[in-house]
Amino acid sequence: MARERLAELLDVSAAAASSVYRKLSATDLSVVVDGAGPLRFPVSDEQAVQLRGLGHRARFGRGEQTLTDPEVRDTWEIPKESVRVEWTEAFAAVLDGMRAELGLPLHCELTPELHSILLYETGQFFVAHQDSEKDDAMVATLVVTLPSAHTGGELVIEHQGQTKKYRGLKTAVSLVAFYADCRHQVVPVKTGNRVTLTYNLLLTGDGQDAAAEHPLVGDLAACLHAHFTTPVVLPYSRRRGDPPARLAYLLDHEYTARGLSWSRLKGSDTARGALLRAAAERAGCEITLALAEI
Ligand SMILES: O=C(O)CCC(=O)C(=O)O
Ligand SMILES: [Fe+2]
Repeated sequence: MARERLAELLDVSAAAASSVYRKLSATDLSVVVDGAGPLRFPVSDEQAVQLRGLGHRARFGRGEQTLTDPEVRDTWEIPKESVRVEWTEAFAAVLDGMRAELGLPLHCELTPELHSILLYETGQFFVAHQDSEKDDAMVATLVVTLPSAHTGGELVIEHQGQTKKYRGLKTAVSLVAFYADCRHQVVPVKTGNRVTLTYNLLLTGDGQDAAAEHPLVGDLAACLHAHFTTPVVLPYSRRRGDPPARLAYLLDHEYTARGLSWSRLKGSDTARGALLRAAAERAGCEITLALAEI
């Protein structure tokens, strides 16, 4: 059947991670905090105490509300207005590698926007949650863990039944990027202090042009043509029905009404969406994105 063949063809194009990890040297990053001065790595207990004095209890979003509740999120947040972060050019290279591993097209770019600077002292944590998309172009979150001596405090990320655990390092910077629809949590820090910078990753650019030339587009267009011209077999009837008027293809990631757009599909959906769109155009079909409750 044309539908099954189409799904098989699209599966081939879908190798993408939902979270990715990189490591950078402590010398690739400088962080200066008003009131605490330049952070020295690994972050010392004394500097952690200074940061705590500058911070407030971190809030979290629930629906339209912004709340504080130490049972849900027990973390200190330092106002980002008092923080200046500088990276060497190695950071841009890391972001581009992450873009590729997340399955985002070559013509696109991930732009980091600093969201917060967080301190987790021993015992502190953030329970499982999903980040809200704070900007129309936001597709992912980047968590940068500054070098510090600590145990526990792993960042645990779930997606489609798989769980991955990432831990910070004592002498190097660890970076984890994950799609905004992944549930994640920070488990309690067992010893020491964990300090992170969080960034919203905004996606700019469009990979659609490259898809039109892809060798699979012809086969996919043929499947669409077959689907829309083959009469439906009606159950319990000898009569043949009309050909179908629609074809729904379910994507892997979740989207908000705000974030649903061809240029901001996530992971394996990116390549599939671009191919399907190119095939629909070639087959003369209309294609649109929609939200489904299943
Ligand atoms: O500190 C972290 O590793 C993650 C924090 C987090 O999940 C958030 O700020 O939404
Ligand atoms: Fe989060």
